[in-house]
Amino acid sequence: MEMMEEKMEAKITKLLDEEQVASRIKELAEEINRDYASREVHLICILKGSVFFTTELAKYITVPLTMDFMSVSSYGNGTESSGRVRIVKDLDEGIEGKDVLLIEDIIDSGNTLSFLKDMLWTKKPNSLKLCTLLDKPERRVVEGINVDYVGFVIPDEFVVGYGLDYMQRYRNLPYIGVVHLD
Ligand SMILES: O=P(O)(O)OC[C@H]1O[C@H](OP(=O)(O)OP(=O)(O)O)[C@H](O)[C@@H]1O
Ligand code: HPA
Ligand SMILES: [Mg+2]
Repeated sequence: MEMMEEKMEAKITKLLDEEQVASRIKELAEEINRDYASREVHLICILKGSVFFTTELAKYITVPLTMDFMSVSSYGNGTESSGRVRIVKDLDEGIEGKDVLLIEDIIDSGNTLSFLKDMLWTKKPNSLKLCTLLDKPERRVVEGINVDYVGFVIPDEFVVGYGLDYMQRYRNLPYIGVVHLD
């Protein structure tokens, strides 16, 4: 019984607190407002991880905005990308001619963003920009992905909270924490 509980509750230490995350997201929104002035932005939120970031960011975007949601998965229950990006839920609407801003919680190996970027360009948007709350460059497998908006560059640690999970847990933490697995 005790053993099981220990397994369920991993040790988590804080990397970025609520305040840091909130104020950085406001800064990113201001940058986006400047860049998209006099245009309409079409946000694509990549579920499940980027749901908290997308909703917080969208609150501070002042240019006309529409939203769609797509769900992809490649991690399963582990901490390493399987390299195979599976579409769990596709977009509801087409993006042809739209100014698309793809919102991710994290770019790690780069497999997910690389797959999504190539897939979305085939649908002929007017423009496509990438935005991520976290960037973990040390783990990159797919090189050369240019991310237009980055919240924080983080070290090579498996992180949770603010939408990010470990085995589907901890998405609801209001801060970004590091999971210590041993
Ligand atoms: O750069 P990468 O190595 O591809 O990692 C980043 C992706 O992995 C996570 O999604 P996951 O597949 O765990 O699905 P989830 O968002 O539903 O948790 C995360 O939300 C990103 O989408
Ligand atoms: N944490 C949670 N999910 C992830 C991570 C991470 O560090 N990297 C890619 N998906
Ligand atoms: Mg995940």
